Amino acid sequence: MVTVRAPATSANLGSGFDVFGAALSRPADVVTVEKAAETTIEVTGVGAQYIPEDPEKNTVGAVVEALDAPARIHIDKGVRPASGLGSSAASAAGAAVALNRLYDRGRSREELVPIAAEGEAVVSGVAHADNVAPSILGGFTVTTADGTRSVDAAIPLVVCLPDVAVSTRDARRVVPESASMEELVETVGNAATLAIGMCRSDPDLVGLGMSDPVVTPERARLITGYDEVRGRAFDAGATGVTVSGAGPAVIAACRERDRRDVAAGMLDAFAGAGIEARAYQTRIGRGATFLAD
Ligand SMILES: Nc1ncnc2c1ncn2[C@@H]1O[C@H](COP(=O)(O)OP(=O)(O)O)[C@@H](O)[C@H]1O
Ligand SMILES: N[C@@H](CCOP(=O)(O)O)C(=O)O
Repeated sequence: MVTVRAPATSANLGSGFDVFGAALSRPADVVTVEKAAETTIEVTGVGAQYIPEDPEKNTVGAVVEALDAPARIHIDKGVRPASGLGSSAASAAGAAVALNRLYDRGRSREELVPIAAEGEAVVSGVAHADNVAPSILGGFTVTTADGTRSVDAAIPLVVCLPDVAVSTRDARRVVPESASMEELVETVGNAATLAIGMCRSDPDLVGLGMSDPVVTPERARLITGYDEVRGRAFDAGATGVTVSGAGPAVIAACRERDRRDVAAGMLDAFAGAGIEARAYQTRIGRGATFLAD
């Protein structure tokens, strides 16, 4: 039996659509696997009632196929589905790391990234790896067609999750099909600023680089109260605010000393819009870890 804790993640970080990702220190899924002749999946925890246990429909099913590793699988969800916190990815990442160990497949963490990404294709239609990469590798990740590069970074974060669901599949439909040269130049500048900020663990640069003129404005329209939440986070000292993944979670970068106030301001703004929400005071964290094997 192998048990792995795989963290929630925040993809895009504004300027890095389908490229940037960050592992969050909390929350996380816990995936336990045991060898079996046929694959079965049991799901418990947050939002378990909305998650299919059929291996054809659960993200871990595609990972089992890719690693040819049938197993009895238990997923304890700590990451709510349809959250913008890489819920479907956390299970896939945890299963990839756990099954690789259970069956001694010998794949490196980097090699497990595209395998776990197959699970994302099951739920969103695209094998985007910007959530599974940080969940497996930890830190801040940059994923392109050539693979994933990662760096550890010490950045305090607040992730505020409203009590509404936005599916990644639906939120991908509002992504513009094209961008102007002006928007491209602005996005490249912001993305480069954010990447330097991560390398320096500088919350000011990271926050500055989170701005995005193309995708985020469209996604923000799907989140009731977004402008107020963003405004209150900045008032409380956030250095940058954007939609986490495809939403509805909203992520803010800040300094440690401001984190509580940023969380309180964001919660208050969602409440003002009539929406219950939960705030995670978190930070960039490590990738999937073994709890038992
Ligand atoms: N192991 C899993 N964990 C979470 N969601 C899953 C899993 N397997 C399949 N799903 C489905 O994936 C969808 C949530 O994924 P997605 O829309 O990408 O949200 P998130 O941003 O939280 O990853 C839901 O429809 C859920 O039923
Ligand atoms: N790059 C993807 C990321 C989706 O992240 P999720 O946490 O919402 O699943 C996108 O923006 O569609």
